Formats: sequence, structure tokens, C-alpha cells
Amino acid sequence: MANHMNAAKDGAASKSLLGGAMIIAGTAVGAGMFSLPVVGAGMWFSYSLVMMIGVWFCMLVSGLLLLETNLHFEPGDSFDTLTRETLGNFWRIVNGLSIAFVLYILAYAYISGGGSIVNHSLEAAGIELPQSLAGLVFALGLAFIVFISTKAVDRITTIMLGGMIITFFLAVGNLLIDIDTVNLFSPDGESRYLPYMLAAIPFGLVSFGYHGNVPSLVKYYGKDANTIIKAIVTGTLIAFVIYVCWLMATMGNIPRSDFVDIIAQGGNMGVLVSALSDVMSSGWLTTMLTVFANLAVASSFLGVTLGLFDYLADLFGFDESRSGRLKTAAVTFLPPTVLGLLFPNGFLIAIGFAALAATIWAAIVPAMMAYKVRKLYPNSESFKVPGGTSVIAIVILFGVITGACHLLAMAELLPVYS
Ligand SMILES: N[C@@H](Cc1ccccc1)C(=O)O
Repeated sequence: MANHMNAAKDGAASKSLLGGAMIIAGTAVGAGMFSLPVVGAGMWFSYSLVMMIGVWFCMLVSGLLLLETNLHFEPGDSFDTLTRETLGNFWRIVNGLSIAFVLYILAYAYISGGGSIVNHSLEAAGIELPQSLAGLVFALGLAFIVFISTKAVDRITTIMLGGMIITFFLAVGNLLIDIDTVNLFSPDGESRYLPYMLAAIPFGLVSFGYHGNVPSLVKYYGKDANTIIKAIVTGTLIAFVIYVCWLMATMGNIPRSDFVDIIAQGGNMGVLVSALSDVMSSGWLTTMLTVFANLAVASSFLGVTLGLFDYLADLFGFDESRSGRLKTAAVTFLPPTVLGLLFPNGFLIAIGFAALAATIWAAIVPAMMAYKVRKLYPNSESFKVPGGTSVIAIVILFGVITGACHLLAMAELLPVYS
């Protein structure tokens, strides 16, 4: 879903707790969610639940540690200032590069997922298109909105958000009623589960990524620690509930052995949605599910590429004129779109690499900065995450383990269900 940073910047929304929670949940829920049932198929539902609780906790705490650091600075100060002042230039550069990498690779993942889901939708309407072309249509259509203006993105993502909530509950609500509990708790297929968790952890991390919005919330609410804490806790809990419903809906309706086939076909969004459509009782609900998937990936694409657009305009010094915006649009959208044309099915691989980079700026660096800030201001009265240094150590360990899992999985040293 979109990252809604601009909603925060404009201060257009009312400054209610719910507004902040929606900004967080909106950023978190996105393409990562569509990877969860596929990469979780090996360990299946119960272990997925255990993993999601652990990842939720670590990503919540890392967001709060980031908030702790941010509150020692002025509202409006973001990663660049925070890292420079606490950890120095080396980490500032590493952090900046890892953010840019995540935004680029997610843009590509969304084009791959978007192409696959647009293709699935068109097939239902009787139109056959190569998937790479569907990805191109998806990317160009949405890139045009980002090119027009921030306001256009804001308006359209708000409409999409409303549509997503309605279609999610209609489609997933129906799937939840149809759940086969035997399927959920005593699945078929091979009898090995737990070892498959390791390769899935990075995908959990991406699904709970929202950390770029913590500085936006500080800018939005000012140094009102209590409200921001509540917004982060509520927002991540909303995402958690949506993911658990989603895992129950998918794993309670698609047999575990069927996932072998979904994975063999690349595990892209369209494949998963079409497997779900096959088990849904009515054509109308299938349409709702497809509409939801389209909206989810489109709004995420808008949110992420808008962040990338602003970042690159600033980096290259392109101005707000038509030709300036055209140049920014070219550097923002050309690389991921070309990749989407060349490799239309890299969705899962891209999400995995997003995790590798996100673990730096969404877990490890926030923990390191909080450690440093506590040394710099030992007598500060400002908000401090409870649990002392051990909590910082847990988050760093989580980040390092997640990165290691991704690298080991890439080197084919971890068991991957297939
Ligand atoms: N959580 C987002 C991706 C994301 C990661 C890190 C930061 C921001 C967004 C998704 O699932 O699509």
C-alpha cells in the first residue's frame, strides 16, 4: 500500500491517532503480503504465525528506537540528518544507499507483481497479453500519475485505500468463512515444517517495513511521543491482523501440496490469486479479490515511487518545471520498467533483496542510533524504549540473522519448499 508520506507533509488529514496509524498500516501492507503465503507454504500456518509475532515485535521495537532518536532532533529531520549526527558520514552513506536500493527494487517488484495481476485480470476479460507488456502498461499508467503531481498521488491513493478496505473484507471475509481447519492445522504434503522458516524471515521483515514514515510522523505530530507511539503500535497491529487473516484465508483454502505448483510457476501475485479464485464459490467474489490485489499493488507502487521520485529530484537537483519533472520521472521509472520488461517474473527474488537492504535502515541502523543517542544524552527526559541495551541487542541480532538468512537462501544453503 502507499506510503502516504505526503499526507503527513501536507498536514491535510486531521491529526487524529487513527490518521497516523493508517499512514503506518498503509505503508506496511503491500506486495510483501502477497509473498507471505508462498514463502510460508513450507512451514505452513502455525509456524508462520509464530514467525509473524516475532518479526512484528522486532520491527515494532526498531521503529520505536528510530522514534527515540528522532525525538532528540527537530521535527522534519530525517534519516540523512539523524545518521550524520549520530553515526557519522560512513553510515549516512550506507543508510542512504540502502534506502534508495529498497525503493528501486520494490518499484521493480511492484511492476512484476502488477504485470502479473493485470494479466490475470485481463485474462478473465478474455484479453491475452504477454506479461512483460502488462507490466509496461501498469508501470506507465501509474508513472503518469506520479509525474503529474504529489497531490494527484495523494488523491488517488486515498480512493484506492477505501476500495481496498471494502474489497479485502468482502473477498477475504468470504474465504475466512470457507476455511478448512484440517487444511490449516494438519496440512498435507511432506512432514518437514520448521526448517523452512529461515528462508521466509526476510519476507516477514519486508511486510513489516514502514520505517521511512517515522520521521514523517514526527514532522506531522511534532514531539508528541505518546501519540506517535500509539500510532506506530496501532498501525503495525492493523497490519499484523490483516496478515493473519490473509494467511488463514489462503492456507485454509489452498492445500499445502498445491503450493508446490504455485511456486513452480514463479510464485508471482497473479498465480496465487488465480489459485484462490479457483476455490472461491462465486465469480463476483473472485472479482473482489482481483480488484483488491490490483489496488494493493498499485497504491504501493504510487507510494514507493513517489518517495523515490522526491529523493532523486533532490539528489540530482532536478527542478519542479515540466522538463525537470520529466528528467526525474525518467531516472525513477526507466530502470525498474526496463527490468520488468526483461524479467517479468522476478517478484519473489526482488522482495528478498529488498529485505537484505531494508534490514540495514529499518532494523540495524535504528538500533545503533538509539544506542549512540543514549550515550550522547544520558540524562535526557525524552521517550526511551524500555528494556535497556538488551532490546537494542535483540533488534541488531534480528537484523543480522535476517540478512544472513537471505544470503544463505540465495546461495541455496537453506531448505526452500518446492
Ligand atoms: N512493507 C512494504 C514494503 C516496504 C518495506 C520497507 C519500507 C517501506 C515499505 C510492502 O509490503 O510492500
